[in-house]
Amino acid sequence: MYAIEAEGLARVFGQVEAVRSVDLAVRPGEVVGFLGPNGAGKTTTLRMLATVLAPTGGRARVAGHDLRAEPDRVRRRIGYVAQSGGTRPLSTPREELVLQGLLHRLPDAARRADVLLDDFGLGDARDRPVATLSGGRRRRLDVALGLVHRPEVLFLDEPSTGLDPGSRAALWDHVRALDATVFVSTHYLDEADALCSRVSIMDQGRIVAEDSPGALKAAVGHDTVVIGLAGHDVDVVDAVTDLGEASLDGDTLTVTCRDGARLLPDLVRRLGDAGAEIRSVVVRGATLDDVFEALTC
Ligand SMILES: Nc1ncnc2c1ncn2[C@@H]1O[C@H](COP(=O)(O)OP(=O)(O)OP(=O)(O)O)[C@@H](O)[C@H]1O
Repeated sequence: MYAIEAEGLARVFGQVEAVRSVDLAVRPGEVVGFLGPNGAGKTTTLRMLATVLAPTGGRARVAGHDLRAEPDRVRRRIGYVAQSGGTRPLSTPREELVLQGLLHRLPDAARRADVLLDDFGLGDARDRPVATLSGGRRRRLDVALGLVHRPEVLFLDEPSTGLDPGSRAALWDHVRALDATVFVSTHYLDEADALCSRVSIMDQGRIVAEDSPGALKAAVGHDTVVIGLAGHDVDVVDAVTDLGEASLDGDTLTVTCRDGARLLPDLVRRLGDAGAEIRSVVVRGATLDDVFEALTC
């Protein structure tokens, strides 16, 4: 059984087809990254899966229940952390967590709040107004709030946007340690690469690719060789042009080719024969940025 299963999920706003047709199959315990350019339809999809917004087409099951027929049952089993968070600036983290627990009718709301404050490194800020917390801590509180009722499936909408690298890493440590299925949208592709077992890429209301980061990068099928030159009074692009797609930017020659490591000796020899002096060479495989660029408009 899948934790999240969608077929042809769609949402229209007047004339705008925000989500045209989304198919998903996420297994329990997976951490799936949801990527796509601005306006691709990610937030709209997350809001539908989290029962915040009704679909106008298609079907989905989340945590074993049908989205349309049993939204209350879905709601009890999921957590949803929206882009903007949902805390009140003058209340304290502990008050927010206890209130959330009471809304979910937890018999141990106060105890649960204290456990989450400790788990998310918020113990020392438990009684301070939320408005005085750093952005990183506020976001960790948002995620903790989504977890109060121990959901099986957690939807996170851009949890790390705007955070500094240290705060992002701390937040992700918490996400990684969760015992839940996590479906998370992000614009940080390096983050998705490092942390997600699979990623779904959305563009113009549809999923355009879905696989492990490794498989998606392999499918792009090219490496990039970046060569630093010390001056270039010869036409270095011409010298290597049949080995790959070459471009020169200042003293940096970039060659996109199928197998950079294998091609390297040939590239170096050609450039030497053409009288160019090489200062540095870096060969890098495809990144998720390359995948993203290749697949989205
Ligand atoms: N309530 C609404 N009314 C009308 N159009 C909407 C509404 N919500 C979203 N849209 C439109 O639907 C499309 C998809 O928006 P959505 O917010 O889902 O994209 P996104 O992938 O989450 O973008 P971002 O990465 O910028 O958050 C956009 O064209 C947006 O303007």
